[in-house]
Amino acid sequence: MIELEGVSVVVPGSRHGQPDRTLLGDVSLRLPEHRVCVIGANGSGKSTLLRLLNGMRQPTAGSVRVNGHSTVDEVRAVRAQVGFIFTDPLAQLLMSTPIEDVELSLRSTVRNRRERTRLAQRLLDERNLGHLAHQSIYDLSGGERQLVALTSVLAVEPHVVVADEPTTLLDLRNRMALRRTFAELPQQLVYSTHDMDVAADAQRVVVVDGGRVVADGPPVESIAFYEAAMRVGP
Ligand SMILES: Nc1ncnc2c1ncn2[C@@H]1O[C@H](COP(=O)(O)OP(=O)(O)OP(=O)(O)O)[C@@H](O)[C@H]1O
Repeated sequence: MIELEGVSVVVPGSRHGQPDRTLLGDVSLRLPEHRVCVIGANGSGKSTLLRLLNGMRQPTAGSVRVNGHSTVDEVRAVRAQVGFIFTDPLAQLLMSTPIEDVELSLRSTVRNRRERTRLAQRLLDERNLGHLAHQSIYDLSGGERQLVALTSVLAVEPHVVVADEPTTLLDLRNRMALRRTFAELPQQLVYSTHDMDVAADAQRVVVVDGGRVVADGPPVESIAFYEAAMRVGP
């Protein structure tokens, strides 16, 4: 269960007279659902909201709890529970090849090195990435990198998966594959997207605008609200 209570995120203004900037204002959410999606226009605060969930961003006011753990006081416990998938996989791939990256993820759970390599290869094979295991991360396509990042995050079986616009770089086939993977995940999943088909896969869709929650409910209703708000002109 994820709980945000009276959460604001304010960035201080510059010394040159720029005022403080409120990225999120007074957000309260209890999220027990298995699949929660956050939608909103560019710059509305989706990434800021998601980054609160693993303590990457700290609230200026209010509290964020993940399965009872505070992201302020127990950030290590929270990070151990929450796997975060970035829009840009290069932000999270730490090693030079896919197999090394997945092995790195497995380091704390699989002590034996050979066993670790075998498991890493199997996990990559399961996502049809096995043939790329030893290729340089920089020689992979954006979509392939995204799937490697996903494999590394899921390898440690986090309790909660948070994904920030995970389908942006994926072609149709890989987007379908990711949606299937997400549908089958046993963990709670919180994700953002600009793709309304992907948003509709959730049980609950939260709409943010200007750092505030402006709609929150079943996908059909939230998406209709958002599409109406986005409609420009007569
Ligand atoms: N450290 C910061 N200092 C000042 N402004 C910031 C900072 N981080 C984010 N912002 C601003 O906060 C707003 C919300 O950013 P955020 O990344 O949460 O938006 P988003 O909804 O994820 O957008 P997108 O759909 O474009 O990815 C943006 O206008 C962004 O420029």
